[in-house]
Amino acid sequence: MATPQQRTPPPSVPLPAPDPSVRDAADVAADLGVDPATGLTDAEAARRLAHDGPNELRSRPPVPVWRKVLDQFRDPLVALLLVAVAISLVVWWVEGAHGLPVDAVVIAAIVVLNAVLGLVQESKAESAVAALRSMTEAMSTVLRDGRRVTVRSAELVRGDVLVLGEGDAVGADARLLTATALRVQESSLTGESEAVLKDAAVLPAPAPLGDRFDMVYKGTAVAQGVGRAVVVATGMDTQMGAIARLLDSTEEEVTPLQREIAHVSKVLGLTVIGIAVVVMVLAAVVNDVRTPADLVTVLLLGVSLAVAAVPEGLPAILSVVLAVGVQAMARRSAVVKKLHSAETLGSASVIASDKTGTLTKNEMTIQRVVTASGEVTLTGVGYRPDGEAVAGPADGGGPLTDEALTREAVMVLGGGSLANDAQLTRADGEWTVQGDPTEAAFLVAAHKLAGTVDRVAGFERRGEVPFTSERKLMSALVDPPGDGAWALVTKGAPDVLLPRCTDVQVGDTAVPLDDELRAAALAAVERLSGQAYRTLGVAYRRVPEDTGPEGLEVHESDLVYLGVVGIIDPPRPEVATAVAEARRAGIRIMMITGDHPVTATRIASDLGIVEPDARAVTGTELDELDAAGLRETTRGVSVYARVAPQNKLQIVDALQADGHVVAMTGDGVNDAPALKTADIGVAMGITGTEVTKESAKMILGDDNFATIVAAVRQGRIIFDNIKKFLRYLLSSNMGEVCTVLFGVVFAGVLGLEGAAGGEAVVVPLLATQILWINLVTDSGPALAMGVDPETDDVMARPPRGPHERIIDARMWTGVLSIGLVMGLATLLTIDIFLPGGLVEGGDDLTVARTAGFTTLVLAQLFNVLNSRSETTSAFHRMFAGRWLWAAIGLGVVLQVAVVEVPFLQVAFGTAGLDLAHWAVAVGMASTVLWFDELRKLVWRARER
Ligand SMILES: Nc1ncnc2c1ncn2[C@@H]1O[C@H](COP(=O)(O)OP(=O)(O)OP(=O)(O)O)[C@@H](O)[C@H]1O
Repeated sequence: MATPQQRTPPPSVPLPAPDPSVRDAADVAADLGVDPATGLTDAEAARRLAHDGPNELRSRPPVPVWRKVLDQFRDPLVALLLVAVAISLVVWWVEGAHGLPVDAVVIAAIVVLNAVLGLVQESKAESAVAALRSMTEAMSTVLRDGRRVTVRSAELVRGDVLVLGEGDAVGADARLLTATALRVQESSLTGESEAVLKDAAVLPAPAPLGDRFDMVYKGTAVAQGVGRAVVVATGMDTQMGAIARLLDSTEEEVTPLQREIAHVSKVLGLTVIGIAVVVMVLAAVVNDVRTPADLVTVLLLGVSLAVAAVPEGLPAILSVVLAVGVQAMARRSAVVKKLHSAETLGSASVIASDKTGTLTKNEMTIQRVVTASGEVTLTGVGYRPDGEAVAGPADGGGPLTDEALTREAVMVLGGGSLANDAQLTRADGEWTVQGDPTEAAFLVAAHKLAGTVDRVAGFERRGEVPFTSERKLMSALVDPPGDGAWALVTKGAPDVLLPRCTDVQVGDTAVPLDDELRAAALAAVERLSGQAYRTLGVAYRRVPEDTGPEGLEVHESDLVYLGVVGIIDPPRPEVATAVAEARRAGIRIMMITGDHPVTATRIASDLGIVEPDARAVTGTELDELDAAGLRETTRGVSVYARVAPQNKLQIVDALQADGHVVAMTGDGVNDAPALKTADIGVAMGITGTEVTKESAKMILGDDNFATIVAAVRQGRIIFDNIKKFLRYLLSSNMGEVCTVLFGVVFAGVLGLEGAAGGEAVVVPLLATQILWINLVTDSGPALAMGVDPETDDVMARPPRGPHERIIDARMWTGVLSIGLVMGLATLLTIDIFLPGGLVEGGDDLTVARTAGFTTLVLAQLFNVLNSRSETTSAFHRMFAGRWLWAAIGLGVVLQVAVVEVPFLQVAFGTAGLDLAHWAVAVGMASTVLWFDELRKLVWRARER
């Protein structure tokens, strides 16, 4: 254990008196009213949960609804609008309060409607995030009613008996009842980086947090060993709770994209307010404003312009789109924990994947056993122990008659079944396995070779050295039936095991493992690996009967080598396609595995990750490289074998130093640092430990590599969709600004002034109309674009650079040009229908303005089609997005209503249009589409 002075003293919560760390564990359990052997009953646990509340860290109360409502009005532009409404009401009052203050009422209604929409969007995003959170919730194993059950950690209560194992996250503060070689990683709490050894004995005197060896704390993780502990504190009463209270660390996450959008909105807001002021001054001068009522009209126009031209809805729509996209990923088994990772996924340039279980099925079958006397082949696949042992291909095949070979093979498979923690059971004719698939393979194989199961029957396990990915070995101390000497049986990676062997089993005797025999053993391993077999060696030695279970590692030497098995682990069928798709998308795939280099290369080349003659680099080779060497190696090599978890971290660092955005998978406890460092740490949902799931940014529900590639595609689609609605919203807003600005500046030229039939102030569009446009065209289609199906083939282009801006120069050019075309089309339409305009005779100002207003709305709806791609024609897969068409349809219906329904005519200052007006409006509006098609055509031609 580290010395206490190395750490910064953590904030301590007074433990419930009396302090459980200085009391006997049995007494603590008794005080908490629990029997350590059976745990709480379900009913009692439920009662305590209801009383104490969930085991969660929440330092801030939830935001009440009224605050959320008020927040909707906190937007300065909305406030501006409300002030304008108030002024217009005052003027209306001062001037004698004739009739209804139509403008004020309509604008106020629109503001309220906007706030409601904002609230709905926000709650949609929030519930999506909450749904995700529940999918990635931490779990704990506890005893309830005498049974081991897995519960959500949030449901832990005081008195619960925690069952702790390697890789578990400790769910609550608890006093240890038992501990076997238990080491806990407490750095999150104490800053101590080494895992701390724990013990269930009583602490002699009160000690600082980091030295309380008999306690485990919420937020820490089991690095090794097993234990049980009784929960003494949950939720905010835990040590983590104390820290959470201090830090108030429930800050809401803002993604870089959201930050950029917020920034754009702000800049745009300021610019537009500037423009609005200019427009107001101009309108006042041009129209020679005299009365307060005229002044209000101008004021409302300016303010509405400002409000309409700024895409205030943008941040809200963005979070909805991200949340919805992330939910779509989750439906396909890729659970992203933070919205931000959905963005990052789209720019992943390297996917570094484990082999076993992710690229392969993790369904292990032993097919070959090679010993000193020859080779045995086992038939059958999967976990059904149907199959038989025949002489292997190296022996020419045929029935297994060689006695020495049979005896050796029985010892290999028998040894592998003893150094084993898996279980093979049969119920209702169905065979099921539990535990490590590699170990299960031995149990299945033992049934196929006659005599093996009987040979190991009655052996008792006396101790164990567990398997770790660093050691690549596992041993069991066994006591044979009768008085036979005890033995240590070891199995593991042959290249690690063989150097520990001094003898080799031949028939009934052990003979010295001379150079020739050693070379033959190694050659067998190489040969099997070259055939894509996962290889595992088995060895043993006799040990004295009184050997204790502690410190068994020292006996893992001077072993007698029995032989090696070749295990097939078939590649997942969908992986080769996913690899090809990822490569097409400019993403490099790397395999990082604990397996043998030859096996790894063979499987990697079968899956299309590398060429058959590619080189694999081992963990040992990586350890010898400096930073520059590592970067050089990671540039050229895609298969890493016999790696230890720390090698994964080296690889991530080297790739990131080269500017890569790295997605990396992991399942073991020791993978956590690499997963944390990777841009997208990917944890295995089925085989992964709680700790890896906590450090990961994405959890794979099906442990499948193909799911990562699918998630990358989804990430790219989300990003594309965000670009779509940005392009749409910004160009639409630009269209509004151009219309009003040029309409006021060129009022004389357009004939607007001359047409002022009764109106003192002549503006191209009314304030209420501008707000209507904002409402009709903004949210609906923008939201629909957020869930649009893929328009361009997102996997046909290289990954987006991590620093690439979402609104780049090309987007701005598009936005400005389309806005300009939109404005011109609108003003031209007004001009056509004004008296003295292009059409002989002309209509009155209200009709002309209504036609212009309609043109602008329709132009924006046409622009929906443009915005689906920056380069691809709008006619490509035009009808793919049904939500888009629904939004467009709704927009048209609403526009017809606002033009034709009498009471809306009053509210929005419109007049009914005839067919000619509609035809002109549609024609004019469509120029936006033709213009953009032309632009895309030119772009594509240049590109070619
Ligand atoms: N339960 C086990 N007991 C003994 N040795 C094992 C056991 N499991 C695996 N090994 C040996 O250790 C090696 C490394 O295994 P490890 O689990 O670290 O990686 P892996 O599963 O092959 O690959 P990946 O990192 O892609 O999941 C294996 O090739 C095998 O030889």
